[in-house]
Amino acid sequence: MTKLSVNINKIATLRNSRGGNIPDVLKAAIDVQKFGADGVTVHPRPDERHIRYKDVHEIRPIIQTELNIEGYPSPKFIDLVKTVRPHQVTLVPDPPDAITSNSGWDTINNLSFLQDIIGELKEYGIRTSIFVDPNPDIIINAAKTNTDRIELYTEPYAALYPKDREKAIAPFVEAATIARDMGLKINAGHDLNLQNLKFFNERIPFIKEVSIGHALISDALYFGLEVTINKYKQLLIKD
Ligand SMILES: CC(=O)[C@@H](O)[C@H](O)COP(=O)(O)O
Ligand SMILES: NCC(=O)COP(=O)(O)O
Repeated sequence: MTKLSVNINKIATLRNSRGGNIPDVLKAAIDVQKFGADGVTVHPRPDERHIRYKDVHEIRPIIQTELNIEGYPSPKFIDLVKTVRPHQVTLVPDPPDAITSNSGWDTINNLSFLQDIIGELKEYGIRTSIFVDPNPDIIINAAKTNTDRIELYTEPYAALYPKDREKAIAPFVEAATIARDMGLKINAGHDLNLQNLKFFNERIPFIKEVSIGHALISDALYFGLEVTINKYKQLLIKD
């Protein structure tokens, strides 16, 4: 089964909108695991408008599955992950003011930067993943960074899926196949949801993990967190 890592940023966003501690992010991290998630994803940003650095420290000890920390590798972020020691770090090239992640790394122009950061994280025994667009040249260069995994940025897939799912998936199958042949493991995420997830997982059956937040937390408003996680997990079963 492809692993489901639940991104709890949106729970922190809701909490931050009022101050106080409702909803409780720590409890959510405990509960998503209890309800069947295979991991917890957090993406701290410099202004801490979503998950806060303090949350990440508090979440670490209650992780019984896997913790994936996503983010731009600023010195502050690198200090955080070296202290917290998650199972996986996903490097994302977001500018500080981006509303959400909106593209993958240019692995050609950032090759030596990524090699250095990835080398540093590996010294700490942290598995690495880099967020990338499904572009063959980008994937070929991703392999040169020595990263363990790539995370395919699936927003373009999600956007096109309702109109033409074959056209939407084609570049992702090609990119994933190149990555696999180069020895990389593959994660995916961004805008995956109950409608588009099953097809993605069927067409790229060797995918290791998806991280899902925005749609999953929104679905939980209607179905509740436990039922929602179960619905997503059902879509990730491999034949
Ligand atoms: C790296 C990535 O794909 C993003 O989807 C991100 O982690 C989502 O987090 P936000 O919901 O806080 O934008
Ligand atoms: N890495 C993707 C992620 O964590 C969640 O993205 P989204 O489901 O909130 O779009």
